[in-house]
Amino acid sequence: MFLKRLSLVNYKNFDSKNLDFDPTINCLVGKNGIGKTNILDAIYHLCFGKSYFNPVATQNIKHGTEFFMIDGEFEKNDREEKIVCSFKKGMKKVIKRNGKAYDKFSEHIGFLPLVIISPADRDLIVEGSDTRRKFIDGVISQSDKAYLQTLIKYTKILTQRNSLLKYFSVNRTFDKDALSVYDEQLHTFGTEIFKKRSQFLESFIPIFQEQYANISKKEEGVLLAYQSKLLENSLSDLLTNSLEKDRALQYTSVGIHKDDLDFTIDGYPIKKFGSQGQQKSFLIALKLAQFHFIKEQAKTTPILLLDDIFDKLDETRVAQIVALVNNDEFGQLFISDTHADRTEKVVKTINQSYKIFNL
Ligand SMILES: Nc1ncnc2c1ncn2[C@@H]1O[C@H](COP(=O)(O)OP(=O)(O)OP(=O)(O)O)[C@@H](O)[C@H]1O
Repeated sequence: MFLKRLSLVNYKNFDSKNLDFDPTINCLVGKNGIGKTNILDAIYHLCFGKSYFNPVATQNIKHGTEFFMIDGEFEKNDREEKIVCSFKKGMKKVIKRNGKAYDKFSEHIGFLPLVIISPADRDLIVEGSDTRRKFIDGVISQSDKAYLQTLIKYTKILTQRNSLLKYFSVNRTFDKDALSVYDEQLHTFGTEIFKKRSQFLESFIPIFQEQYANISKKEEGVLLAYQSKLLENSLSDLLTNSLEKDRALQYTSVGIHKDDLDFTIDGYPIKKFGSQGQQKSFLIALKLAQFHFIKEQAKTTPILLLDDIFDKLDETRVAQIVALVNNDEFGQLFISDTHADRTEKVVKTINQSYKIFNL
């Protein structure tokens, strides 16, 4: 699968831009702030229906204009797929595949698998658990449509349960039966999600370990582990046991919406004890593992976006990625960099076709 053509109208800093891509390697070069990352983000937008960097749709519209449009022509399984994503202030965002608008964006997720490696991935280490849950959910959803639907249902019931807890508190009332209707549904959907996350991590963790060992030739022991209260108790028991606490807090304090991933190095949290280089290697291993997992599950090679790769990676890691490209492990690759010479030098060593775009 690859992206042949991209057209932008009023997307971030571009008023109008048309690009014809190489099926293998595309390098976007130019000075800081020229819009290299914005082009990668537009490609991400076509595959996921939202920006990777700024989820506020109105802020993706070029300043002083009223709408944006991203138009991409992909080739998948020898068929042309035209995806158009448009958004006008005050309206709903629309995604069309070959002229037909999706009712639900979730139906589009996974159709065009894509993985991005960017400096913003650091959030996975430094930010709260929701960032890591989104990562797991994102990887599973790209190859399991039912998972995303269950997650949507769980989130809906959770919101309703929280509203009910708030209502009880404001009106100084309580109705155990009304709450138990939600508890049952949370248990059903939550247990399904927990099982899929557990299964996913069972196969994902060894891939991650292998990627980390490839990138960093060091001996350090990095670990990725699933953290969930459902590992010890059923969700219905957890909900029953935390009833008083939830009533006091006016929200649901237990469930798969509290799951997390532990990132450790030699037994200590990587956030506090990992060097910058170790943290970078960890994140790249995580993203390359995502790439391999999706490739295996979806039976399609994802598009890979490498944002600011050379600033982020040292020579060994760049060499490692280049070796992978030569091994035909990758499909289409997009690389952004500020230095045209540096990029050209690297891609010339690869025996693959490439195109350089000077922005
Ligand atoms: N909604 C918007 N309207 C107009 N310009 C925008 C909008 N959103 C972002 N920009 C502009 O886009 C530019 C950033 O583009 P981008 O992040 O793609 O740069 P880059 O080429 O990747 O830079 P760097 O090399 O520093 O990473 C900034 O100048 C920013 O002001």
